[in-house]
Amino acid sequence: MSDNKVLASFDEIRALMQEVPGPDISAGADATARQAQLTKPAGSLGRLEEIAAWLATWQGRHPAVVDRPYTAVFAANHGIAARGVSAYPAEVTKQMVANFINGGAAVNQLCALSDADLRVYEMALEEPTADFSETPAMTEEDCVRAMAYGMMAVEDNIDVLALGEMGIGNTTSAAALCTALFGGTAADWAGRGTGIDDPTLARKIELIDQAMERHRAVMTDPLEILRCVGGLELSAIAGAVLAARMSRTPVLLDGFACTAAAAVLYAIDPRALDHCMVAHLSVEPGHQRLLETIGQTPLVDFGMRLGEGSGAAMAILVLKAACACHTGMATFAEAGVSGPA
Ligand SMILES: O=C(O)c1ccc[n+]([C@@H]2O[C@H](COP(=O)([O-])O)[C@@H](O)[C@H]2O)c1
Ligand SMILES: Cc1cc2nc[nH]c2cc1C
Repeated sequence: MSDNKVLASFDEIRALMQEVPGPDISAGADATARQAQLTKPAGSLGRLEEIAAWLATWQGRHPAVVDRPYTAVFAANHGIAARGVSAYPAEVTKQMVANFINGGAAVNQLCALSDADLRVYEMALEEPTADFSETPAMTEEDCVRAMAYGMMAVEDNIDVLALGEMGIGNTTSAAALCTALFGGTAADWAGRGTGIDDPTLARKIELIDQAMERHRAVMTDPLEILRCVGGLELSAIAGAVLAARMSRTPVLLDGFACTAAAAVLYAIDPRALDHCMVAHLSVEPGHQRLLETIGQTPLVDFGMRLGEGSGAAMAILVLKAACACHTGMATFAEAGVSGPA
C-alpha cells in the first residue's frame, strides 16, 4: 500500500477495518452475464466460472486479468520452537530463506511457471517471538509493526496476491490461534506439521493448552489473540490481507498457517476475507476444520503440506485458466453456435 500511513495500535487496525471496500457487484454481474454468452453449456466450466466472477468483483473491473501476479512469503522465527514442537530445527527458517533467494525452493519453481513475481520478507530471524506457552509472543507494538510490514508488501498494480509463510514452529502458533479464535480443544487443531511423531504431537497439544490457560484473561479479542500466540509472519499475513482489500487486490491464501493468520480478520468481521480464496486443502487436519469454520472451499486438494506459499503460487495457474476461458472464448453469436433449445 503506497499511501498507507504508519499504523501504531490495534485501535488503528480496527478503524481501518471499518473502511474497507465491499464487492463491485456490477463488475461481478458483467462477468456472470458474459459467462452465459460463451460457447459452453451453462455452468459447465464450474469453479472456473465462479473464479472469473470473483476476480472481477474484487478487482473492481471486467474482464479481470491475472497478468501481474505477485507472491509474498513472510519468514519469521518462533520462541515456541525451542520447546521441540517441530520435526526440524529453527535454523531451517533462515536456511530456507537463503534457498528462496537462490531459487531452489518449490515456491520458486511454481512462481516461475505462473510468471509471478516472488518476494521474500525476512522478519528479524535472529529475534524469535517469545515462547507463548510462558508469555505473550509479542507486544502490541511488535504485532502492529509486523502487520504494517505485511501491508507495505502490497504494492500497487498487482492483479492477484498469493500469500505464504516460512517459520519453523508456526503450525503450533496457527493451532493456538484457531483454538483461541474459534474454540474447541488444542487436539482439534494441532497436527503433525513438518512431520512430528506421537510424543511430540502430545507435547505440542499440552503447550497450546498451557498457553490457553495462561493468556485467558488477556485474549479478549482477535488482535489480542494474535499478539499472545501468533507470530511475526502470521501478523504480516493478516496485514497483507487487509491491505489487499484496501487496494482491490484478490488474495490466494496458502495452507493451514496462512489461513489461520487471515482468520484473525475473519474473527473480527466475517466479511473481511471475501476477497480471498483458499488455494488448497493442507494435509494438516486443522485446515479442514478451519475452512469449515470460515466458510471457504479450497480450490484444490493435492495432499500438500509444505507451506512457503507453494499451494497459493500453484493456484495462480488456476486463476489464469479461469481468465483465459473467460476472455478468450467466443460467444454463441460470434461463433455461430446455437444456444440452448
Ligand atoms: O501451512 C501448512 O499447511 C503447513 C503444514 C505443514 C508445514 N508447514 C510449513 O512447515 C513449517 C511449520 O511446521 P512446524 O512443524 O515447524 O510447525 C512452516 O515453515 C510451514 O511453512 C505448513
Ligand atoms: C525443508 C523445509 C522447507 C519448508 N518450506 C516451508 N516450510 C518448510 C519446512 C522445512 C523443514
